[in-house]
Amino acid sequence: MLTKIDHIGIAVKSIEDVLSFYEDILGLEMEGTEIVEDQKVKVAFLPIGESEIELLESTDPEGPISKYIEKKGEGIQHIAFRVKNIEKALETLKEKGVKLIDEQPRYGAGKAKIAFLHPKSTNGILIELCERD
Ligand SMILES: C[C@@H](C(=O)O)C(=O)SCCNC(=O)CCNC(=O)[C@H](O)C(C)(C)COP(=O)(O)OP(=O)(O)OC[C@H]1O[C@@H](n2cnc3c(N)ncnc32)[C@H](O)[C@@H]1OP(=O)(O)O
Ligand SMILES: [Co+2]
Repeated sequence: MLTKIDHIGIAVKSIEDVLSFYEDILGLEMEGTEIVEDQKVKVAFLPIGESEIELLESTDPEGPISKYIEKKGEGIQHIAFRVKNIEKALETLKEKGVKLIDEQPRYGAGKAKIAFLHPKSTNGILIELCERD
């Protein structure tokens, strides 16, 4: 069902402030940024091998990234697995008793179809499913 790690989502207070660490020190390159209104975030993607690092900066104090940083500080906020058919994956996981945050997919960065699984039913990790072309 899962085909690869699509990206790792990292909550940061400011993309601008951390970018030189990822680019100048780690040697990654930012592909671009995008605002995803639905998730109240600004996203920067840095490809690494077949996956990407997703830097997430909040655009709203009530958004999930603001809340996460408030409670836990900056750091890894979610891991995203690529799936071929997200509707089917959600149905299968629901049947197996996994608590879904999103019963139906939403649109994420790069127009991917995304959906989150609740950390309470995944041993404490926020998991995103992601289908893209
Ligand atoms: C742009 C897009 C893309 O890739 O295209 C993205 O990634 S957008 C990425 C940002 N979007 C999202 O995260 C959307 C999905 N997230 C959500 O719906 C929310 O953030 C929840 C995960 C439901 C958490 O909501 P909220 O903070 O209001 O709930 P809460 O504080 O009561 O948390 C419930 C329990 O989950 C834990 N918890 C909260 N956030 C967590 C996280 N990121 N990883 C692991 N555990 C987490 C809390 O510590 C708490 O556990 P205890 O009860 O033990 O204390
Ligand atoms: Co993500």
